Amino acid sequence: MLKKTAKIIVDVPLMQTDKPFSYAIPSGLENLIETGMRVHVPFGAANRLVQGIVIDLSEEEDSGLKEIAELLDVEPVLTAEQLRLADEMRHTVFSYKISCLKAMLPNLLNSSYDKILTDSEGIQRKWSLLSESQKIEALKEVKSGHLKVSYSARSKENKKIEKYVKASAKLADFKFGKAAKKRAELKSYLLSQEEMIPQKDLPFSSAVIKYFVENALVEVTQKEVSRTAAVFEAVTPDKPKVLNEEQELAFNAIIASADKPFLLEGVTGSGKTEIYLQVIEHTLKEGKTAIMLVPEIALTPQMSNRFIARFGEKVAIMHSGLSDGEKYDEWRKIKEGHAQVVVGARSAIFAPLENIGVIIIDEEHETSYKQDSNPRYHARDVALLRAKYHHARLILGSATPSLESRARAQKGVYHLLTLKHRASEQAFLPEVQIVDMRSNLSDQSVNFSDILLEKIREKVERKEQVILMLNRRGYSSFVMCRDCGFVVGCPNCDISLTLHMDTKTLNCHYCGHQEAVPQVCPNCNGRKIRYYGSGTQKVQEELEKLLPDLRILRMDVDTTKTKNAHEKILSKFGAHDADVLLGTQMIAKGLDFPNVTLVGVINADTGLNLPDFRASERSFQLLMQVAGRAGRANKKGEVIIQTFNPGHYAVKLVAAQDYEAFYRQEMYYRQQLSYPPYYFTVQILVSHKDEDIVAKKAYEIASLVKEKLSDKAKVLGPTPKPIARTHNLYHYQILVKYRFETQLEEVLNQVLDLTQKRENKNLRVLIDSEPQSFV
Ligand SMILES: Nc1ncnc2c1ncn2[C@@H]1O[C@H](COP(=O)(O)OP(=O)(O)OP(=O)(O)O)[C@@H](O)[C@H]1O
Ligand SMILES: [Zn+2]
Ligand SMILES: [Zn+2]
Repeated sequence: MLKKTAKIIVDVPLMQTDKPFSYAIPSGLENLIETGMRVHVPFGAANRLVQGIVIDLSEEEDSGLKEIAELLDVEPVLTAEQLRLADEMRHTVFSYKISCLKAMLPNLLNSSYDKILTDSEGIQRKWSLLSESQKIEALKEVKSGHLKVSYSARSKENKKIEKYVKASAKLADFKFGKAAKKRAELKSYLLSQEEMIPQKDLPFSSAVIKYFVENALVEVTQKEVSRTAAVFEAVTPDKPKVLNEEQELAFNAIIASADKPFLLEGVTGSGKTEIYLQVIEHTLKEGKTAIMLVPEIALTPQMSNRFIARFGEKVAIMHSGLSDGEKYDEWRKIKEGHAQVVVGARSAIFAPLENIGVIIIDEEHETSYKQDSNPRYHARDVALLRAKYHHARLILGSATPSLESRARAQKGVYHLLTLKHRASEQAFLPEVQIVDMRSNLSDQSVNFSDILLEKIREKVERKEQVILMLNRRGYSSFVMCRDCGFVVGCPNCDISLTLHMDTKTLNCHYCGHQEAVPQVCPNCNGRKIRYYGSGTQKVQEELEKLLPDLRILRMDVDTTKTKNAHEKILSKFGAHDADVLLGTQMIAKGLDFPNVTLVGVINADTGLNLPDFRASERSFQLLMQVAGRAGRANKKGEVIIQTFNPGHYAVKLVAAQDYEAFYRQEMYYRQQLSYPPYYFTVQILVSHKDEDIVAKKAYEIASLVKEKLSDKAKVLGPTPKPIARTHNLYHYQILVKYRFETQLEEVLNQVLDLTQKRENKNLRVLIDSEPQSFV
């Protein structure tokens, strides 16, 4: 007898489960179950209940199939396009399909939160407390619109509650003593108000308000306020700017075709964002939707506000700062069609939009677009797949495109559009000066050259503002003994511990190990333990001594820990409450402050010599970005770069503000050394707690790969990783460089599968296609 069945990908990350399993659909659910819904199914010999996703429905001969235990959704949480996307991603992302599918869902749906059903009278029932037959009834009612579903994780602590007050009936006749002037004032204030007002907006001290509350002179109501609503209200609407000639050319080219992706290479401040805004507007007019990706770190309120100012309530914002509940709310808003423009960081590429007309990736060269945990996808690759499916335009924008993208544009795979000038008529690219720190050791300072100090003074006198960047890439403050040279290291990882001044501890950035700063050297018992490295805090202290009247705002991991701290610092700086914004790389991107006329880079060198073939590219990009913060409006901008490597081509070409020259030079090196974009790369990382085992397995894997690939492919390694041990595991890496290899996907899947052999139980294998970091 034929029975209705569902094909399900179960949440058990194994090679055998990378393809779907068939389950019988229990009677009653036949007409309710759809592809893209989540279910619970019994799995394995013990019939453990696991979550799964329905990817197909069919009819099969019933040969004792297991039955679906429970339907978890009342409507599909994944679209057909998303299911297909996971299949396509799987060719270059070597983690199991279920992890790709889960990456497309808000966290809330990947965990076991309870559902709440609300009927038209507001009566609520918990899903988990219903019987099977009640659940089926409930599902039908949801379908017909009589019941609404929500998730209980949006519990009180996730909601923002605000107190509102209003004069109580008692207040009018209440008499205050003569001395209580403020209380009398509050009384007349409250009596003059017709509406409830937020308690926090009352222009009175909390002591006065407390008295009113305790004596029931006010009625207090608690209201839930939507956090995002507050963001939206605070933004003043804005109209499109008249595009300049270069912008107009680029805009028209984009509008004219959607046949291949665009690379928009525009110098800093050239008005790329304005083009994005107008392309999105055009797309909305066509009745289509848009995804706008920006790097997490650049997703400042300044950036999101530009989109909200143009498109208002049509915008959904997705970034990591939101709670699971808030993320779910934004996802819901998109899914229900209330938002047509999604602005977000990497994972927003999976936004459940339909009818996508344009996908834009700003600062496309940013490494944060590649996820560095499973599934290791690159948002750019996912964007290509989604754009193709929707016949949508894809725009990659940057002042300093990745070599990969720029090379594709060279070959005609992408359309190349360039903006060579700054957008506003009075704005010009800044003048960059390089200071050789080897010969410029000032007698008054370790971190500042005389010329930088002089420039800071000059700008501040003119009431202009300064951005100072301390490059901390590949750099950490560590603790060393001056007598014996001992550096305190992590007991689990081969790496020195990083000093955290705020907690006065030494922390491991890999495994999280934390210990107190030692008073005496653990090695020689000497007392000359010294801190090395100049953190932003030390630089701030030094600058305060050198220029005592300076108002400095500091932005680094320590000052931006709390929610919205980032936002507060930037709005203070924008309001000219400070002369100097001193920070780490996090200040390099996206900021647009017209009054900033000087950018100083305190140390250009730290990232330059990392053992990574992209070290020069990354340094060049970062320095160009930060230089681009100066002189964006009608005041001339200057940049001072302090370096110990003044002759390095990346530094010199920043001074010349010449991306194209850098591209040519760097391409030459890449070709010489057979690196991307001339070759593709895949990294295989093997880890085990026993060093002998990991070495042996890594050699086995390398020879398996060599055997399957042509002799044109280059298999480098295995070698121990630069940081050979973390979390008490030893790591070996293999790098495959190749151009065309038909067997590659298959052999890599075979390697992925190795961990399932019983003998390899404690072996960890990670496969990273186009790895973005080698240190
Ligand atoms: N057509 C225009 N007319 C006048 N001003 C403009 C125009 N286009 C953009 N601007 C202004 O020029 C400044 C720089 O523009 P925008 O931020 O869009 O550049 P960008 O290329 O995205 O910058 P970056 O990549 O450096 O962050 C902004 O203050 C913007 O408002
Ligand atoms: Zn010592
Ligand atoms: Zn550690």
